[in-house]
Amino acid sequence: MNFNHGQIKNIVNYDQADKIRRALIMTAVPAEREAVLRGLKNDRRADVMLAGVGPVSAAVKTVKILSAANDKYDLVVCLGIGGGFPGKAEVGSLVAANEIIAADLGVETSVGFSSLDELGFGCTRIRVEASLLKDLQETLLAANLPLQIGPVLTVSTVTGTVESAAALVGRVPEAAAEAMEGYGVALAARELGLPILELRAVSNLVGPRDRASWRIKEALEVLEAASSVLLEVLA
Ligand SMILES: O=C(O)c1cccc(C(=O)CC[C@H]2O[C@@H](n3cnc4c(=O)[nH]cnc43)[C@H](O)[C@@H]2O)c1
Repeated sequence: MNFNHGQIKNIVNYDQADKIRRALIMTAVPAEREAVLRGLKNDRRADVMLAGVGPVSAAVKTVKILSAANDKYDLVVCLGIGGGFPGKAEVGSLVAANEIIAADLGVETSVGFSSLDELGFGCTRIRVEASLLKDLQETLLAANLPLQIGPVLTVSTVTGTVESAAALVGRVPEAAAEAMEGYGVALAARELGLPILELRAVSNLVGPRDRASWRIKEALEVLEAASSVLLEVLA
């Protein structure tokens, strides 16, 4: 048979250029998922799935979904509420990670904390593509939603004392926010070769536990607003 390889190549390129790009959005809890779905309206370029709370559940759920998705997704987004570090991200603001850091993955010694990286057992930091982050910032700003950019820490225990908050800042002085799923979702995305974003609407400040002061409703409204424009980064 006389195949024209040039033609076949062109058809493949055309298909790829024309392909609708899709995102997998992972949220920890149903209230976050519902806020994101309200923002997305019926945009079919994203699926919004539950990661569960914490990095282990998030990694397992995300890798399971991505493995079964047969290359359906072009981007993975970890979306939810989070704690803002005082002076870095105030309640009601939006934070996107430029680095997603497993901040409590390591060992405690008599002279302090050593991360897995320092021990030579792995990498606790996953960087976010700068161009993707820039697109996200421009998209949100155009919708009147200013964005703070900085490291977002993934912790297995919500910080609840001044001392624990100070210890985290000691490890990552530029830390902007903390939450509990980012590193798990990011690790899964990296395993499948997909870019990652983590975006947090700040519901509370990182520090002494005062659950009554959490502004969850307001943070979910910010999350909804951000979700209504988020998929423009797919373009
Ligand atoms: O009680 C509710 O109505 C409610 C509605 C939506 C979400 C929640 C959560 O508790 C979500 C837990 C989720 O939030 C992240 N998060 C928020 N603040 C912090 C923090 O200061 N430190 C760490 N994580 C935080 C976290 O990712 C949790 O999975 C409740």
